[in-house]
Amino acid sequence: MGPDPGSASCHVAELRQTYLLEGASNAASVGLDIGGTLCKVVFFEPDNAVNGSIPSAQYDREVEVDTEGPGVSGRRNECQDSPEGICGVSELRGRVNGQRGAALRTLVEETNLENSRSSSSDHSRQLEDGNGKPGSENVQNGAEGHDGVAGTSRQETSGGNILEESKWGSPEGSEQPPPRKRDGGNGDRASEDSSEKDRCRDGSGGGVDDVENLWMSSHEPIVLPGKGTLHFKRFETWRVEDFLALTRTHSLVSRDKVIGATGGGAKKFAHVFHEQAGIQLRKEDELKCLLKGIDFLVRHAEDDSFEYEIDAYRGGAIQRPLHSPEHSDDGSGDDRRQHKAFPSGKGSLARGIRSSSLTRLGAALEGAEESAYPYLVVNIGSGVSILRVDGRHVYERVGGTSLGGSTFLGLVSALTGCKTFREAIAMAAGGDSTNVDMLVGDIYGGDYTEMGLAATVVASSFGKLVQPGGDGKVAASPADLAKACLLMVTNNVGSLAMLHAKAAGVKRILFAGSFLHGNKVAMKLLSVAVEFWSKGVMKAVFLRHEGHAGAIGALLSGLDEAFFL
Ligand SMILES: Nc1ncnc2c1ncn2[C@@H]1O[C@H](COP(=O)(O)OP(=O)(O)OP(=O)(O)O)[C@@H](O)[C@H]1O
Ligand SMILES: CC(C)(CO)[C@@H](O)C(=O)NCCC(=O)O
Repeated sequence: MGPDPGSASCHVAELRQTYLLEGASNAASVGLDIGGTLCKVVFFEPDNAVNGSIPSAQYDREVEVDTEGPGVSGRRNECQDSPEGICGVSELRGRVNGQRGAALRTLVEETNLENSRSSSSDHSRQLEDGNGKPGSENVQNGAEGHDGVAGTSRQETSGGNILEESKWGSPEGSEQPPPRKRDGGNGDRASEDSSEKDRCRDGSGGGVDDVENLWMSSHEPIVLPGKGTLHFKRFETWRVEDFLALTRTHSLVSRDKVIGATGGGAKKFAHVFHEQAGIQLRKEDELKCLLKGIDFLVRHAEDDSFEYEIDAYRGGAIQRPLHSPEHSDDGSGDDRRQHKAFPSGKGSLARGIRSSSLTRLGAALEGAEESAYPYLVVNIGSGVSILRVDGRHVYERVGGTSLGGSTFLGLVSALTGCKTFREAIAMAAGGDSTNVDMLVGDIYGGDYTEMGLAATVVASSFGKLVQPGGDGKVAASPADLAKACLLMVTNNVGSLAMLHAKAAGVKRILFAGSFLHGNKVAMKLLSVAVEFWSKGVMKAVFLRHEGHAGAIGALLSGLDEAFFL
């Protein structure tokens, strides 16, 4: 039974139900990215004017549901679904010019805001109860607008293994993502996380009770003017049958519908979708979809990609590598000059974060000398895939590592007993990894000057847990352990990213994947590491919809791309 009509609780329940089904009940198209840990869902809700008239991609009508995606490792993929073949820069410019007129804007719908406001405070309480960590709220509210390490101004290091960012320079709460067209960017992040706590019940009985806790997040919708809205959801992959129950209960997907799906789960669960919900999955390769989604976000959602303005935070704490000039002059002078345009020192992150150079290059492709390509994509999901991207449809998986997001979450869970990713991130933000990690200073008693390794460089992750000759007692709290896990995984990814970036000769590294969700510590570490090791030549770029690019790509794969131009 639902709440009494007219009561305040009824109003809230209606809002929550709207939120639960937001974008789904009117969805004309669905894209799924069924990963090892999380299933990302994108619903496309067309505007009334175009409802029912979304053109499908040709192969959507000739779907082969058992089509294998192209292999990933070590293969070069050249415009497999592109009539143009390998995309030259001039071809790219022509297409981009045509697309810029359809620049998208984003907004937060009232229901999202409503839920985020009420539920984020719920979760704040939960975290405080659970951890007693002041500052948890800062972190759990996500990457945008909250540091989570405010007040801890430990040193950065000169090595690739950044110990901790220091003096990011902004007053608490002043850090903001790139300028947004509408208020509510932070509400979006809050709502993502808050929905883990703020579960939705519709009280109408049936299958919804089984799936009331399904959605974990709702990223900010992306509005395509005159076309419709993309809505974003996530759930844990192990709950795929609950998702199917939801689709059945609310007829979200008609039984004969074929929907675009990617990620390993598109293969693994294909029969489950078919048997339990009559849904056929049109399987698409996960890396192809990832790049398709990134390409879409970078080109169309102007403020979805962003980078940190490192100069604003350097504060002299980072030591340059040996023999490196203070400012490199290798032809990347433009980037450096742009840095100078930003305030240094204690500037707010509103000024410290800016829209990404990829987006700016996309916007400036007409007549621009410089192409956005090549760039590197480092997708930090359960594991990590690293791709060199040379064009819209030209890419190669150049590497990867099994030390990824699930390594972090698994280790922190095992070491501290924490239950959720958000809790793990919040713990880590409040920890002191120097109680766990062995530093160069622990070994040398100071800097290893000859090799340019500062005393604060992590010499050995978790190295202090072994203290030969000691009493075996290590003064490491759960938060310290969580922080050491976060640094270990992030620094390792950063180190690999830099090696591949140098080998590939790229200037930009785009980091994606849900590991970065609300994970400001990791994003800052990666930004500093990229800046430091490249002597300022390379930039780390991030996405607001950090984990949803693959699902966007899966959705777009079933539609005529011209519809979105
Ligand atoms: N609410 C959450 N629950 C669990 N993990 C989360 C959550 N939010 C962020 N994460 C992080 O995101 C990671 C999963 O990222 P992502 O969804 O991009 O990968 P995936 O698609 O599941 O994995 P893969 O691509 O390797 O198959 C987790 O390992 C964890 O570190
Ligand atoms: C297996 C995938 C591609 C699944 O998304 C991903 O988890 C990954 O890239 N893992 C790392 C595998 C490696 O060691 O290269």
